Amino acid sequence: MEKKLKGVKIIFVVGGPGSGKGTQCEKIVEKYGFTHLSSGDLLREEVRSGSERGKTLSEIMEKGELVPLDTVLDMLKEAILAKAETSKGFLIDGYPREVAQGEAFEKKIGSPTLLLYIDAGSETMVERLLKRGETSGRVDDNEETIKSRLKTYYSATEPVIKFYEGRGIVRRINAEGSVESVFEEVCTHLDALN
Ligand SMILES: Nc1nc2c(ncn2[C@@H]2O[C@H](COP(=O)(O)OP(=O)(O)OP(=O)(O)O)[C@@H](O)[C@H]2O)c(=O)[nH]1
Ligand SMILES: O=c1ccn([C@@H]2O[C@H](COP(=O)(O)OP(=O)(O)O)[C@@H](O)[C@H]2O)c(=O)[nH]1
Ligand SMILES: [Mg+2]
Repeated sequence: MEKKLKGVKIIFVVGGPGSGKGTQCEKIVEKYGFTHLSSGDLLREEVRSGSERGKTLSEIMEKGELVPLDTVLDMLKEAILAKAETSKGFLIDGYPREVAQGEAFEKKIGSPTLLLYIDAGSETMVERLLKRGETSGRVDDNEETIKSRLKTYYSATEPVIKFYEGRGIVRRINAEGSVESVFEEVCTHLDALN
């Protein structure tokens, strides 16, 4: 794996629920041509497939909790392998959700080049998610699950940022503004990569 991914950038995109990770990743793909892999989307695909595993995952996601670490890692690994030889870089959106996920990823796949920390306050995130919930059809875009997702985020995911700060790869983005202004900030960090 390490060999196949030589020179390929791995960018973790971390932030709370509704902070705008998916929105920014779409724009990054458009401008930089990276491959976007959203851990949440991969899980939702599995749920849609109607498999037994999907049913179990769906229950966990509706509670706003984290699914077992190996499940997401296996899905990511498969998706990365499929494109390792043709991709310029991978945007890993919504991952790692906990320090252990980051450690497992590095052991099995590789080390991140950069971590984009999409930082919005909890009030902003709740507001955006409730708005998105009006049309998204996502089972977890409701008040109760949002509360639980935030709790999971602050307890399990925030430590991930601390963990990588020590390596000097964390770039904090103020995600309170408009999509365009947030993207400008994102670009300054991506442009500095080469
Ligand atoms: N004002 C404003 N709204 C935004 C911004 N980014 C995203 N939104 C809105 O906020 C909502 C959530 O954005 P997503 O990109 O889906 O957020 P996410 O971080 O991927 O959320 P999860 O999929 O729940 O992890 C969407 O309805 C967006 O339209 C932003 O920079 N500014
Ligand atoms: O590595 C992951 C990614 C996602 N999830 C689950 O998938 C849900 C939706 O994830 P997504 O990234 O789409 O949304 P977010 O929680 O950031 O709003 C989460 O609440 C978790 O239950 C998980 O358990 N592990
Ligand atoms: Mg998303």
